Amino acid sequence: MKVLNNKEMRELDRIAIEVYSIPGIILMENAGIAVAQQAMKVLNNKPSKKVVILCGVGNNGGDGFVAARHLRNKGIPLDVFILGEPARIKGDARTNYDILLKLGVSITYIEEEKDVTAFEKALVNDSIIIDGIFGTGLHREVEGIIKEVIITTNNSGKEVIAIDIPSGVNGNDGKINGVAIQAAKTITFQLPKLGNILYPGRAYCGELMIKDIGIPQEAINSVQTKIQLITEDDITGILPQRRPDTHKGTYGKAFIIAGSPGMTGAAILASKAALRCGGGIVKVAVPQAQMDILENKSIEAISVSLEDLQGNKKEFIERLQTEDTVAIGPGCGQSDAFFDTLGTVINNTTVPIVIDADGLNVLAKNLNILKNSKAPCIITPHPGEMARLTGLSIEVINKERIKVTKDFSEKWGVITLLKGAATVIADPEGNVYINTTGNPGMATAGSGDVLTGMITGFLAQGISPIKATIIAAYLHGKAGDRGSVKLGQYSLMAGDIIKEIPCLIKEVLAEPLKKSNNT
Ligand SMILES: NC(=O)C1=CN([C@@H]2O[C@H](COP(=O)(O)OP(=O)(O)OC[C@H]3O[C@@H](n4cnc5c(N)ncnc54)[C@H](OP(=O)(O)O)[C@@H]3O)[C@@H](O)[C@H]2O)[C@@H](O)CC1
Ligand SMILES: Nc1ncnc2c1ncn2[C@@H]1O[C@H](COP(=O)(O)OP(=O)(O)O)[C@@H](O)[C@H]1O
Ligand SMILES: [K+]
Repeated sequence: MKVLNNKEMRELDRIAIEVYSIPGIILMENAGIAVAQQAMKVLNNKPSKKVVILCGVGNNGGDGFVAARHLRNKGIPLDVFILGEPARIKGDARTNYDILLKLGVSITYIEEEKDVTAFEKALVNDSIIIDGIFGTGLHREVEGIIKEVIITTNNSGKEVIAIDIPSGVNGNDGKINGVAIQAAKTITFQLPKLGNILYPGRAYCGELMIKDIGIPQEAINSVQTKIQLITEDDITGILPQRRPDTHKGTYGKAFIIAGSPGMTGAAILASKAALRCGGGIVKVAVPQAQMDILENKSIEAISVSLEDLQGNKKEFIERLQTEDTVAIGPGCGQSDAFFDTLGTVINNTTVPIVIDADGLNVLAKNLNILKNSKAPCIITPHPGEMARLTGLSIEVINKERIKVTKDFSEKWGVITLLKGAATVIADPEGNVYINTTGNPGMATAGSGDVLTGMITGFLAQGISPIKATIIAAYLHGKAGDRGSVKLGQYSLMAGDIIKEIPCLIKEVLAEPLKKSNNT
């Protein structure tokens, strides 16, 4: 699903209105109805009901006026507060404002301190607040009386439903323009905006709901953006059903170079995840001393001595050429010998390579070795590893996650998966995919090794590098979400993520069948 910035969203509205002749007031009506319906759902759980609606003077406020009218028609008591000069309310918002005036709806204009007090007084027991102050039109710092109203709202403890995006969150990047509404729910229209998806904005949205307001698919298709949100629909159909006349060779050979003394777990987790994702044969190169423990803990994987490979380069290269994918890095340490091993892999592989963890730490010593690669490369850094690769600070990386990921992929011709809340994936052509599954329970040692194994397992089966990365990121996060529901975010461990993979894959495979049975 496309994710838009403010300008692209305005362009989408324009195309719907000008090219497809859908009157803007219809879109506003649909938007306002969606908000009113959600408010009714929330109010159903409350014994006494009242809605307080904050409206700015732009179209976000216009959606608020429509919601007010529909809630009033349902007999819900409401107070509408307007922030900004009413003379500036124009167009469709003006039409809806005028209707409220004719209906005699109680409207208070917040201009000075005493009006903020009136707003506070309106917040009686069980009232909820609808936030229609600013949407995609926010374009500077929020100050003065509006800032005060936002702070008062956040301090009130009332449940807030934000229209389109919480006021104060910048739709372009999720940054906060001084202060922002903390919503419990946000109803965004037609497509998510970047500010709904990227942190910190995403945290201000609460539960995000994306509502169709009647913009035709043709209009959506014509908006040019290279940024997509990964949704369940994108995942469905990537994994083929297994045909009966197949064997383990059909599902590919994965070669994982992982582990070192004290870090055998990385190799175990990665190999198990690759097998759980359906890889046919998984071989793991670990130091000789780690082979026993690997075989004990991951009995289905085949172990190979890393020293043997390092000692016989010819055999190592021959082996690389028989594999369907190679992953390198988890728990490998950062020795010179290992840097050499990475070079051998990059120089002699034509099948997809996944480079993670220490693979990235040693790659940072000389990124130019990537230029020798004849294989598609996927790198999976967390922000610390990305800092080592780029020389940028972690702070800059986290502020500019999309730009940093996209720039790196374009410069080095690799697929980059930048880990963390809202994982960003970019390919060398400039396409960007954002994953929002996952939770802070996954910030636990080894969870990245599981992701590497998952990508590798899918690659072994011949799934394209970008699709394998996307589906692995989505399912890894979802497995972490399921695991966290069962065990809690505090207690989730990397191995628990692997336990959730089988059911998720079953569900993903069942989805296309369900769809075809319904048609
Ligand atoms: N177009 C459509 O068809 C549809 C659009 N829809 C809805 O419209 C929303 C976008 O509407 P919009 O473009 O009117 O902008 P909006 O967010 O209401 O704000 C603009 C106002 O805020 C003001 N302002 C901005 N920043 C400020 C600040 N920091 N501090 C103070 N003031 C500030 C700015 O004033 P200015 O800065 O220009 O003086 C202007 O008055 C979108 O999110 C969706 O909800 C839906 O109905 C579906 C159909
Ligand atoms: N707050 C979070 N929200 C979503 N996912 C997270 C969060 N914290 C961590 N993760 C995910 O957990 C994984 C952690 O990987 P990594 O830092 O490489 O761990 P390790 O090196 O210990 O294996 C990544 O896939 C990351 O996106
Ligand atoms: K809003």
